[in-house]
Amino acid sequence: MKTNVKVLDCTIRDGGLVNNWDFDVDFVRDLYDSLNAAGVDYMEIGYKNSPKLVDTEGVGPWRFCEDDFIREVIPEKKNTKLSAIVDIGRVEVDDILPCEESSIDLIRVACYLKDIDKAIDLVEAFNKLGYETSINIMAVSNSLGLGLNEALKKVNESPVDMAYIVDSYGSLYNKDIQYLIETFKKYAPNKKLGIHTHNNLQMAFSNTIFSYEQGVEFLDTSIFGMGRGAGNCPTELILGYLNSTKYDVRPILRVIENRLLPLREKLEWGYNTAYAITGLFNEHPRSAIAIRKSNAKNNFLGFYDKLSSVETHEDIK
Ligand SMILES: C[C@H](O)CC(=O)C(=O)O
Repeated sequence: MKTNVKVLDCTIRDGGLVNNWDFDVDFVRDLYDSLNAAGVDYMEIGYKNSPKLVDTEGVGPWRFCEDDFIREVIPEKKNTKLSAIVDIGRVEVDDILPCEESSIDLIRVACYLKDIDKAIDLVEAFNKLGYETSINIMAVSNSLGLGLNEALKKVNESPVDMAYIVDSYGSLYNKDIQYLIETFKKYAPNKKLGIHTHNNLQMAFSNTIFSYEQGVEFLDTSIFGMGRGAGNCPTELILGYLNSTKYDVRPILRVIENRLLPLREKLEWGYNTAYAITGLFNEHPRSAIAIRKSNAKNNFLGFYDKLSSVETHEDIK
């Protein structure tokens, strides 16, 4: 195994997009203890958005990750570090405590390419507060070309620690990942790279291990693949692939049995033809998620035809 690799489990954060972050405290504690026992490097415990800037109705506490609350949930941090993500325009920098007063070690800034300057401003603020930082360029499959190169040059000049390739739509193949890694390495050579994949085309695991083999150091995963739509690269598969004494898959298998399987009986995530269709069209999975919640949940051909027709496409986006 390459010694610099880090596994970052984002079950609570990306899985929260499936259940509105409605995980109980025991569930999250058990996940933390299991990830720690498995040797996983980071657990992403949620979003650190401001309740003043997002709708709080029916949304669990992992959407906000308030410091006092996180300290109550995990009073004793072990080896596994904690991360939280923020969205542009949904975080109040003045509410973020200095890192030494918080349980969070890493703040990741999620942004679309157009907001790269705002992301860098946030990173500068969090860096001054003592956090590790990353910039996660979402929907990168829609952002190839000169704009990406220019953005990466700015990222390279910024104090950010990691630059992440984020396949939000799950529409990338190994050859696309190869191109992106080369581009990120060319224009942001000073930064560590990370990869976050979705499984719409059944490529999440393949693209993650491909990235690892190409020198990407931060690998995002989630237990049992729990994440929005088709879900993410399963933590258990990556630990198996890395096959190192540093990691132990057994605690993850236990938590799948005890925690994830009961949840999967109530909620849907993971590969499904509807998500494959948005992946094929390189689109956000929201229309597929809506279809899966409707009476037409298995009308895949109708959904495909709608997405491929100019007349009907816009109304379901
Ligand atoms: C920045 C995050 O990785 C957001 C996310 O999960 C996405 O797929 O986009």
